[in-house]
Amino acid sequence: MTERTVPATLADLEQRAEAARERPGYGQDALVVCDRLVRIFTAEGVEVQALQGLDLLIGHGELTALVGASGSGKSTLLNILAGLDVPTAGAARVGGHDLLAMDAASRLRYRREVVGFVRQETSRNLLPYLTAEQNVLLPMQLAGGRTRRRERTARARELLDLLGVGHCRDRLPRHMSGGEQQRTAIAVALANSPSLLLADEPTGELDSSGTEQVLASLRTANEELGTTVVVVTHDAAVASSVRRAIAVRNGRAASEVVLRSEVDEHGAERVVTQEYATVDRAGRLQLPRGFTETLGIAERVRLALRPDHIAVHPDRVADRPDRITDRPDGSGDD
Ligand SMILES: Nc1ncnc2c1ncn2[C@@H]1O[C@H](COP(=O)(O)OP(=O)(O)OP(=O)(O)O)[C@@H](O)[C@H]1O
Repeated sequence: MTERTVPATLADLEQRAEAARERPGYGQDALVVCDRLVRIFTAEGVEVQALQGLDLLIGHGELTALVGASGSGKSTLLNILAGLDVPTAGAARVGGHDLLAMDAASRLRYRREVVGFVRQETSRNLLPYLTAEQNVLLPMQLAGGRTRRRERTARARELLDLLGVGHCRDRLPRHMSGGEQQRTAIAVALANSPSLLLADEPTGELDSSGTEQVLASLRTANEELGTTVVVVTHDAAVASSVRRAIAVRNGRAASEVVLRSEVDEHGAERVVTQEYATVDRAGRLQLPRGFTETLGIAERVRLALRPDHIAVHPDRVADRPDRITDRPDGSGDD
């Protein structure tokens, strides 16, 4: 690699990042737009910053998992997207609905018509004294509208069949397995054809076969009904089976893993995993913990801008005369 004069300094790059941040139209094609989202909770005089300027775009028709350590802010984000909680600052939009600006009536309509929500606790998703079919009918009845009773019943049955729980139609929740209850809960969440289906640890109380079934139902909702799905999960089986898994760390979207299909030279299709670190709108990048731990990176790193990449060096390397990694020609950078 030959040395090249790189005109941009870090100050230049910061300026460019600032300009990009102010560019109009951020996420204009996305279904979910979170822009520097902040949520601060105050409990007994102590402030907890659950979301610390989170940027996130989710396109129409995606099936995305949110993963991350306990307390990283996943449920806080999901509750905001569900219209159950309001951010402290920043912007959040779903399908053009501004989640900070809605009044009580439009918030209720949003929760009934634009999003569907499935909780971890099977017992909180369904009314125990209604059958599966009655549970699915309820949100349609609450939304009102002109749909006739016969059509509503047909839709409820169609959804239960599609999600593989048609046989539970006349059963009360206590006569269903955990997996059947969660699949019925997904049918309830889909009853009013929401654009966005949110599921917070939907497999948390299930065994592996229940998990498989719920995962299959989320995929069906995504692929056959075209619903955009966001699922919070601790379950590696769930996270590794979706196309896009976003890691939330300290209240920010830190990195993501994307699965995509590739066709090799023999025409065979294979799934390739690619890991990305998220660069937020202010140009901030969180390095994956595994990387920083491996290289013993603690407080700061040394950066070098190269023609087609940025080299990030552990600070201590600069002090070691026996390991010169930042050669003028950039050959020691990677
Ligand atoms: N209502 C609240 N009042 C005070 N603090 C809260 C409240 N809700 C969440 N928090 C705090 O905000 C932070 C993020 O919580 P959140 O539930 O979003 O994390 P999470 O990633 O979903 O965790 P888990 O995987 O354990 O559910 C935590 O420190 C939590 O204690």
